[in-house]
Amino acid sequence: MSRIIPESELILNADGSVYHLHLKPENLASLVFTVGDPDRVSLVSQYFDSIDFKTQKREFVTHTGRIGDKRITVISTGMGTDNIEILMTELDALVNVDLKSRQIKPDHTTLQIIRLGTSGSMQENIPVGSLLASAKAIGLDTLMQFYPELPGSQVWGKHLKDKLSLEFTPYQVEASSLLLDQLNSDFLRGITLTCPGFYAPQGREIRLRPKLDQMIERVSELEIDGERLTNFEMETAGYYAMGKLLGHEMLSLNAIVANRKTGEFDKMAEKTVDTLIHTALKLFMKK
Ligand SMILES: O=P(O)(O)O[C@H]1O[C@H](CO)[C@@H](O)[C@H]1O
Ligand SMILES: O=c1cc[nH]c(=O)[nH]1
Repeated sequence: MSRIIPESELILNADGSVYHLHLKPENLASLVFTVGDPDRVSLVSQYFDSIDFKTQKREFVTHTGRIGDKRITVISTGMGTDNIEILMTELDALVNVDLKSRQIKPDHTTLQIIRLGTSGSMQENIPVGSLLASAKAIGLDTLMQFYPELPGSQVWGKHLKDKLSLEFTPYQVEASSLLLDQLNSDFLRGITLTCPGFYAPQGREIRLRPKLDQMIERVSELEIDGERLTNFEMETAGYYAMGKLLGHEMLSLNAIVANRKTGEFDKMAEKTVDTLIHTALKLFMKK
């Protein structure tokens, strides 16, 4: 018999829903699109043929519905990998834990989870308005210091540790090849640097001077096996790592709204995000 998970570890609300997401198993589809901004949820679900469930708790807004005969869920996550840890753990519990007996189910269910997010390019030849799929992600946050070791190459993490003189080793994870292979040439492929913040952790200076001098130059020029890092954002490595450990198929798709080399911000950012949304829905709704 598997362990009974205590009430203080897997917390359920009075209606039986999971603590932060406020979802019950029947509210979730096995294909999930995620967005950072709660207001972006309806920008995705406007393309659904029907919506049969809506809820909100904190920054987690959920709509579940159908396009044709495919059931899909869209959820907002807020910003940062700490939110992604909560999201992934609770989504996984909805399908892989029997919430009544509080035991892990004997048969594993795999979710497909696709992030539709914004991002800043660190290469001049990836302009604002581009769509980019994160083939790999490197996490500069410390979330993975608290989970089992990730399988696979960690070469980027080791090089970044040296390059930036960090006191910890960033973690490295790949996207789901199953999902990546479904993309067409609308998407560039890249290696995403997931940062624990928007300003100094991405080399931005407003009033406080970042501790790491010339961060953008240092990370954008690093080259391993002919590949360079392509873009900054704040969640992808957390998604890929939690997905790898929990057994879900993960893909992060980015609308490039800033170019950190040229100093440009996309004047049409809302349109670029809408292009990302309908391009991704069209691809993943194909039979
Ligand atoms: O547009 P979203 O999905 O929120 O993604 C990006 O935008 C936010 C910062 O502005 C961070 O969450 C970053 O990852
Ligand atoms: O530069 C950017 C743009 C969007 N999101 C980020 O995290 N960074």
